[in-house]
Amino acid sequence: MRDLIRLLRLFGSSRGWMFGGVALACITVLANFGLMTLSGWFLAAAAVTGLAGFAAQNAFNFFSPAAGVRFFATVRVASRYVERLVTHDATFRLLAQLRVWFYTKLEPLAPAVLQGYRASDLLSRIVADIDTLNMFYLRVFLPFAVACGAGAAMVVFFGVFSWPAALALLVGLVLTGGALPWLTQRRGAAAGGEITRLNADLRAEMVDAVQGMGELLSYNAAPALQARVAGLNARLIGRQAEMARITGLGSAAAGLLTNFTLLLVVVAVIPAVRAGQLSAPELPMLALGTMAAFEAVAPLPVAFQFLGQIRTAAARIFQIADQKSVIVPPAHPSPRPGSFDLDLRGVCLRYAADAPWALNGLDLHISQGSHVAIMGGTGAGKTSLINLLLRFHEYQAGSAKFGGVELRDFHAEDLAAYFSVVSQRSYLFHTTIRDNLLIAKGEAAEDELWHALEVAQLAGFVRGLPLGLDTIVGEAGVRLSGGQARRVAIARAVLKDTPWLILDEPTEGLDTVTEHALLRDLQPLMAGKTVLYITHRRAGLAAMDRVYTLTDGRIMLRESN
Ligand SMILES: Nc1ncnc2c1ncn2[C@@H]1O[C@H](COP(=O)(O)OP(=O)(O)OP(=O)(O)O)[C@@H](O)[C@H]1O
Repeated sequence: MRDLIRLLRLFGSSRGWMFGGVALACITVLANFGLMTLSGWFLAAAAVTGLAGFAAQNAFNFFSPAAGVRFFATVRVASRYVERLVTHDATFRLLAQLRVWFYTKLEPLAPAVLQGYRASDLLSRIVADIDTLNMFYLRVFLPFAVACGAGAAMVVFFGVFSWPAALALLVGLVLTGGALPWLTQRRGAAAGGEITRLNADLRAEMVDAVQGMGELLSYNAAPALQARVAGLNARLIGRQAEMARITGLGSAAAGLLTNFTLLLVVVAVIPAVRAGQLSAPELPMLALGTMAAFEAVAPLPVAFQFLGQIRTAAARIFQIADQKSVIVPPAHPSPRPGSFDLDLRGVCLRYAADAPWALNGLDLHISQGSHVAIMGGTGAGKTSLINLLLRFHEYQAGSAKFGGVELRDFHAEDLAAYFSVVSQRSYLFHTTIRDNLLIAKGEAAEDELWHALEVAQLAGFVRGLPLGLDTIVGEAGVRLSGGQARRVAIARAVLKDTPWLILDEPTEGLDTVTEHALLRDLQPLMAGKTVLYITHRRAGLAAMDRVYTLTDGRIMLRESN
C-alpha cells in the first residue's frame, strides 16, 4: 500500500488531468443512470397512461421526459468521448512523467550501482514495469474513484424514493465493488506478482540468448537454454491461466451480484408500490436504475486482481530509485582546478566494504603535459585508477588532487570536461557514424567531424562508404572492424579536445600491424595534452616520458624512458 501511495504522490503534477478524467467518467456513468431510470419511468408511465383512457393520454406530458431522455443520451455520448480523450491523455502524461522520474533516479547510479544489475533486468524495469505502473491510474484508481463518487450519488437518488431500495443497492454495490475486488485481489496477488517477475526473467534470458548466440551454438549449449526458457514460459502461462480463471470468476460473480441486487430492489420496492407510496412506473425506473448503477462497480473486481502485478512493479521500481549513489556530490559547485596536475597520495579504493582493495595506497604524480604509461597485469587496478579519475567510484582513503583540488570536491559531470577516454571498451551506439561522433560534441559542424576523422585516420574509409557519415555502425559497432571502431573512439576524443587524454588499452584485441598503425596515428592527438596510457603490453611505451608498473593497486616500479 505504501508503494501505491508513493506512486500517487509521484503523479502530483498531473492531478488536474487525473481528477478531470474521474469527473468526466462520473458524468458518463450518471448520464447513463439518468437515461436508464428516466427511460424506465417514461415507458412504464406511457403504458399506464395508455391504459388509463383518452383523457389521461391527453393530459400526459410526453415532451419533457422525451427531451430528458435525449439530453442524457447526448451527455452520455459526449462525456464518454471527452472522458476517453482526457483519461488517455492523463495516462500518457503519467507514463512520460514516470519514465523521466525513473531516468533521473537511474542516472546518478551509473555506473557503480547499476553494474550490480543485469542490463536486461534494468530494461524490464524501465519499460515493462513502468508500463504496468501506468495501469494503476486507468484500471484501478479511475474505476475506484468513479465507483465511490457515482455510486454514492446513485444510492442517494434511490433513497429519495425508497430507503429499502437504497439499502439493497448499497449492499449490492459494496459487495461487487468492495468485497469481490478484495477477494480477487487476494486471489490474484501472488499470481500477478509472479507474472511480473517471470516476464522480467524471460526477457533477461532472451536478451542473453540473443547476445550470446555465437557461444551458445559453438558450445552446443542452446538446448539447455531452450529448456530454461520453456520452463519459465510454462510457469508464466500457468500463472496467466490462473489470472484468467480469477478474471472469469470475478466477472461471473459481478453479474450474479447485479441480478441478485436487482431482485432485492424489486422485492424492497413492491410493498411501497402496493401501499401507494410509490407510483407503478417508479418500480421499473428503480429496476433499470439498479442495472445502470452496476456500470460504476463492474470493472473493479478485474481491476483489483491486477493490484499484485502493479505492487510488484512498484516495488521493483522503488527498489532501484531508493538506492544511494556511491558518489556523494559536493554541496557546492565544482571549483576550477589550478592546473591539470594529478597528485595521488596513499589512495585506497575498493568496490564494497568487505572487498579487497583495488587501489591500495597508490602514490602517483602526473604533471600537466607529461605522457605517462601505467603497466600492469590482470586485476592490478588499472581500470580502477580510471574509475577514480572519472569519479565513477569513491576512494575511501588517501588524497587524490586534480589541479590542487580533492577529486571529491568535483561533480562527476564537471570533471568529465577535463578527460577523454579512448578505450578498448569505448561503446558505439546502434546509429550512424555521425551520431556516434556527436555524443562527444553535440554542436560540432560537418567540417569538424571530418577533421576528427582525418586525425583518427578514418576519413578515407568513411568517404568510401555509400552513406558516408550516415552509415549505421550496427549494435556495439559490429559493422566496423576492431581497428575502425577504435578510430571512431579516437575521433570522439579529437572532437572533445580535453586537456587530458586517457588511453585505456586502446590496442587490445588488435593485430600487431593495426596496433602499430593506431599508436602512430594517436601521436598528433597526444601533442600538447597530458596523457595517461594504460596497458599491459610494451608497444607504444617508447613515446612515453615515464612508465610505471602497477601491482596489487600500488606503484611498484618506475621505469625511465
Ligand atoms: N565493479 C567492480 N566491482 C567489484 N570489484 C571490482 C570491480 N571492478 C574491478 N574489481 C576488482 O578490483 C580489482 C582491480 O580490478 P581492475 O579492473 O582495476 O584491474 P585491471 O588492472 O584493470 O585488470 P584488467 O587488465 O584485467 O582489466 C580486481 O580484483 C577486480 O576483481
